[in-house]
Amino acid sequence: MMLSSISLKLIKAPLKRPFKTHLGTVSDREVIIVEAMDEDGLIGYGEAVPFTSPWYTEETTKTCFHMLDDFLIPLTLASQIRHPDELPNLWSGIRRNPMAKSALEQAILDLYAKQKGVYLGRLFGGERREVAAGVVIASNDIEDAMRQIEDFSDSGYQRYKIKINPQNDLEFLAEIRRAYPDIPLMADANSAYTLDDIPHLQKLDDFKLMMIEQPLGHDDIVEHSFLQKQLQTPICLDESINSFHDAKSALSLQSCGVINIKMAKVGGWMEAVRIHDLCLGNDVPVWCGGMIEFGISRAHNIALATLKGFTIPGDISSSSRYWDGDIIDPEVIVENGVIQVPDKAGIGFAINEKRLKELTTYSKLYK
Ligand SMILES: O=C(O)CCC(=O)c1ccccc1C(=O)O
Repeated sequence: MMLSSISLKLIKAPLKRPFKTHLGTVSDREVIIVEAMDEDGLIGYGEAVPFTSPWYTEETTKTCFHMLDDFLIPLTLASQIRHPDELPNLWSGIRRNPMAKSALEQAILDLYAKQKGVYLGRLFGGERREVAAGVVIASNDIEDAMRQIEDFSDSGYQRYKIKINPQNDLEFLAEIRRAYPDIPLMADANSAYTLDDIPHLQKLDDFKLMMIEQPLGHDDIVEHSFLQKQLQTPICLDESINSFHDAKSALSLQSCGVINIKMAKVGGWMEAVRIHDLCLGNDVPVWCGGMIEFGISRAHNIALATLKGFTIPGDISSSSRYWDGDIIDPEVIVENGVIQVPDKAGIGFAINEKRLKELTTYSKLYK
């Protein structure tokens, strides 16, 4: 048997500065750390990254805890799995709840990679030795946003993503382009527009954006197809892509030119890799999305971004972007716009046990 016990730890920390979008503000972050142990004392780590309320996806910290505690962990410990490939089938009777599944799958895959002595990205064919880093500016104040771009440019980030809405978009983008005519810039709307805004959205074509992310409904694929035909700027889908099936529908309808793959939102590594492979086969570039996460989730994202199709810098920033003290050792560092990919087994980063303990508010062990 590859698993002997599993533990859950609730951890909480304030962000260095609030993360603001038109949907709401995140000031504190609470996530669930999943630890999967084997009989030799090896530990694999995963991180469940929903928010405390369902503003971005339907899951919350409490629903994830409930799903792990009452369903996913008991089922997994009872089944004596021999290989992580068995997980999707084992969990097929539990509908949706992708973030809960992703965290447990991450922990088991990290453990498996450690048992094999191989870096997690390599298990899935990832070959990159460094991954390109991008950063997100989420502020409702243009001066503050400009200051952030200035500060982050010291690390050489290769892509800047600015949160927009119909009220601030033209002003924000014009101001940024005045100061930085050539930086790789994209805009994320988090569903702030409707099809009635087509003439307004067409004005954004003037700003030479790499892409506009999720302009329309969070669960829409069809209207984005209609909009894409009216815009020069490629659309990137995020919220709409919750599974391989969604990605297939979006590609068939030509609803986007780019996909943001968020491992947590699609239910874990295996579904993320299926989406990656589909996009690679269709020449649709992908990048790795972020969830304002701690270092364990970040380490999994770095490993995922080593795969061939991740040709656009993702929302993978340094640990210090959000935290005064991350839970991994070393922390994630961005230098000259890149993150060096570790080559140690599993996620490739050790855990900062002292910091993890300081942030833990509750823990539970399952055998
Ligand atoms: O983790 C990061 O650095 C970026 C996070 C981010 O942009 C985001 C954070 C919360 C909810 C949605 C999104 C998004 O990608 O739209």
